[in-house]
Amino acid sequence: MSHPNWKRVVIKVGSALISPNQQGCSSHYLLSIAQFIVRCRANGTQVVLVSSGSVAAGAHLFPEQEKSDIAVKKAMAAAGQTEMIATWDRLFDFPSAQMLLTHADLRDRERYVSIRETIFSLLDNNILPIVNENDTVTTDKLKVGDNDNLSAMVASAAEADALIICSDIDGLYDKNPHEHDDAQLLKSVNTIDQSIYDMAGGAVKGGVGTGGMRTKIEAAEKAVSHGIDTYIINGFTELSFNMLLAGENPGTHFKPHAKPMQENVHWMRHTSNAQGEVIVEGDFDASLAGDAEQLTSSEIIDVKGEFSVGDTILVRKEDGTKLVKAKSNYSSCLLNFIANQENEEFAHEFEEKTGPIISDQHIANLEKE
Ligand SMILES: Nc1ncnc2c1ncn2[C@@H]1O[C@H](COP(=O)(O)OP(=O)(O)O)[C@@H](O)[C@H]1O
Ligand SMILES: N[C@@H](CCC(=O)OP(=O)(O)O)C(=O)O
Repeated sequence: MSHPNWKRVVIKVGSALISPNQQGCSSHYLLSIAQFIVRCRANGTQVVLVSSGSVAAGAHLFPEQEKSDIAVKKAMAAAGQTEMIATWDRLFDFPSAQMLLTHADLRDRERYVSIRETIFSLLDNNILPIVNENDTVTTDKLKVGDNDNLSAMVASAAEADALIICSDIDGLYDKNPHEHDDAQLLKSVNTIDQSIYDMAGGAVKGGVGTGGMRTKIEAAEKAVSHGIDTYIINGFTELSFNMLLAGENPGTHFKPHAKPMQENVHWMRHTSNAQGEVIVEGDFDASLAGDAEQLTSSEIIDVKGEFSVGDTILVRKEDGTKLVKAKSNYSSCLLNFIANQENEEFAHEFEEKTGPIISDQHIANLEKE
């Protein structure tokens, strides 16, 4: 797959490239990335930038002993974000726009659709969207937590052809090269399975990166299932970008699926997360789950968690096997009521009137997990 064929790319830039010394931002490594973005745009390829670095850039403004405090980290992100955006903006002679997102935004279908519209509108007007997680408002429950996964969610939302993850290393090695001298670089990965995850270690301890290789593989898995060519490349060297522009692979290439998931199924599977669980009997046939009407209250053994109409739920068996993720048309309260009805005829009539328990519009089959 050569670069000139890409209509739209998402490029993710890690903290080490933006704030190599944690003393504010440096344009040192950003110049060749900016040049790449300019050349993509000149070739007619739309670009979305996902940029880390706010925490690293803001770190020098706070006392050393307070930096591990969560509230201080959020303040570091708030202070570093303006400098990070200003640094990027100075490198371009076209306008850029800041988009700060959380997982709570992306997993809500209405907000997700709104985010997509904003990205497309910015791109249609030749404005470069610069995306980061909105670290100042997130909690564990609300955040994506790393910009690798965020970039894959953004690439899917933007319907990108390629996701380029710029790291501080040449790509994915068969083991962490910082710990093993004989580690070998993988040039291409056709299938992401457990053996690929087993190769990945975390980020360097005490470094500025967040997820290490594991989150990059998670991102690649999300992106390739949406048909997106994914690369992990070394963002420190200009050669990586020249190679990409020449249609060559400078790092590790993850091959996209030949039959990508539909947009709404992909969102349900990889972006939305379940607010509750419905435990069903062992003989419930998930392969028929596209026919949503076939899940009835008589199959339900238990309802876990609190969810509202429209929330995503996980349907699973008692032994833990995950069957489907779907939008619930019932609240947990109502589902509990109907599932615990002894009078089956009443339950049947109630469901006939109220409609199917799970939506056949928003459903992802997880049977292979
Ligand atoms: N199998 C592996 N191949 C390459 N890098 C690995 C591997 N396992 C762990 N790593 C670590 O992941 C780091 C890159 O991730 P991270 O520090 O989060 O960077 P970034 O800021 O680019 O997201 C590498 O520098 C390396 O220390
Ligand atoms: N949102 C955070 C970045 C988190 C993150 O994933 O960092 P990195 O591993 O360097 O891409 C920030 O701006 O500091």
